[in-house]
Amino acid sequence: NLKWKTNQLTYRIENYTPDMSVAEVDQSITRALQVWAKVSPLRFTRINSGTADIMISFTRGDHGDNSPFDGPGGFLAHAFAPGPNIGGDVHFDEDEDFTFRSIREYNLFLVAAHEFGHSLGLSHSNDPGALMFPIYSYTDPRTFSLPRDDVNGIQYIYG
Ligand SMILES: CC(C)C[C@H](C(=O)NO)C(=O)N[C@@H](CC(N)=O)C(=O)NCc1cccc(N)c1
Ligand SMILES: [Zn+2]
Repeated sequence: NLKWKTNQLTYRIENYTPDMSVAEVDQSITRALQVWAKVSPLRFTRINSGTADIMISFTRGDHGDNSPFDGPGGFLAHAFAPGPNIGGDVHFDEDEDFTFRSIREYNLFLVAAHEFGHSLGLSHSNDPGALMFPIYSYTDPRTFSLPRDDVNGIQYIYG
């Protein structure tokens, strides 16, 4: 189980999707990180230049990491387990439509929260109610609370 050796992590939003406003992307990302910070000793600080632990970008198709995206549908995003360089980074598939306050697919907050689970060292869960279940399912972000399976997962790694 790969984990971060420090609880103080930095993140950087490298570019933005045209699907939403800058403020909506910023808020979705910040809130998705808070989901995990709330139940762990992990703390996240945003930087706007240089290399962060968690580099966040929107890309499509082949984007140079041997895991090319696949156009609309299918893969929505992927993230790399804790570690140097690409470790922890999150890539969102720009060929998807990301949303903010809508039940339309795919809510960026939910996808980001799932991806950050991977960035922190979690793999997929077979609990269909878990955020780390492999398949996206919509829950209202305003009332979202991290399912028990995911809380157990992150606390198992970071105590
Ligand atoms: C093999 C992986 C690269 C698949 C990829 C994934 O799990 N990324 O973390 C992915 O995009 N899976 C889709 C599967 C799908 N198209 O339904 C997904 O929804 N993952 C993101 C997600 C978002 C929010 C909640 C959950 N449970 C899953
Ligand atoms: Zn996943």
